[in-house]
Amino acid sequence: MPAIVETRGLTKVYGDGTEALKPLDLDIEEGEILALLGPNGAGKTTLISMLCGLVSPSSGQARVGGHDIITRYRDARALIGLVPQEIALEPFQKVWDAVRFTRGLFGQGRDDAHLEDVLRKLSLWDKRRSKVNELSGGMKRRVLIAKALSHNPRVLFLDEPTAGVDVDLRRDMWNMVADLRRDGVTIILTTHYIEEAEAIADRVGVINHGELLLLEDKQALMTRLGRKTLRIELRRPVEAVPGGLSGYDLELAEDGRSLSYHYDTQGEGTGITALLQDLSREGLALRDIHTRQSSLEEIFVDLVKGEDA
Ligand SMILES: Nc1ncnc2c1ncn2[C@@H]1O[C@H](COP(=O)(O)OP(=O)(O)OP(=O)(O)O)[C@@H](O)[C@H]1O
Repeated sequence: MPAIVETRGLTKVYGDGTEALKPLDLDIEEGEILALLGPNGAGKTTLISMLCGLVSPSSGQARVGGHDIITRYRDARALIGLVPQEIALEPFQKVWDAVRFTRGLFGQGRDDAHLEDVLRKLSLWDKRRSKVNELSGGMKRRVLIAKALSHNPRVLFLDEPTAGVDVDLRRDMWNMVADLRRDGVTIILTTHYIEEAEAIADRVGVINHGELLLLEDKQALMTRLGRKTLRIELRRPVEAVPGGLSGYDLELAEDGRSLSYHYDTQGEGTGITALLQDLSREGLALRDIHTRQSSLEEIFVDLVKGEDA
């Protein structure tokens, strides 16, 4: 099946010369949840804005549901829901009218039952007759989500959906994402919260300086997360890893006072028992041992730092 979102050599250079997106080839499969991680200014919003038709690409192509985002703009856009980072709403419009109007904009017929369902799921039903400017910031954000879902999109973009939102909204949002996924909706979210990507994404992409540095199945990343490091502090420094320990993946610290052993927690055996026995056989006395687990956050920071170096 062709990808629901496809980009080929898609780029964006803003008028002031900022290269916000370098040539990007990306396939997003129907029904998947893709989390895009990246520091501020990495180019995430630019990518989403191009796919939603809000920013024009400098070169390359993109299709949503097989429709070119430029030549078949309306068809592409009709499949998309966007929850933007910035709150942009008509202040004097009532919640119900705002949501119904958005549905109409996409040329969809009236479906009050669907809108009621969306508003109820977002705990907005009781506020349907309130004007937008009477709502709290969190409620306004809920209205943005309701608007994005008003026309039953097949692809939903969430641009930092949980930045600065309270626990209730975050919970409602993830329940909603779970429901949408059951209905086969494709979800692309940008986030700074790496745990969030860890919790809900099928795939994780990392963007920095307008470049996609990594795009990987979350399960594969979790396997990488399974890597742990055992740090062994020695009573007396050594100059080199003793020959009898050459069969282990050991790293000696520069000062010779500690050894680091990397192992896979998801593998058959960790090899730790044998290592400790062999250390003692080699006459190395231990001062202390610690273990630490690499996290998605570290993988992310390493990638981004490596790029900046
Ligand atoms: N309209 C614009 N004109 C010029 N430069 C822009 C414009 N919009 C964004 N940029 C620049 O393009 C780069 C990418 O910005 P973008 O907003 O896409 O990043 P982002 O990853 O979404 O960041 P954040 O997490 O802060 O939202 C940045 O250097 C930004 O300053």
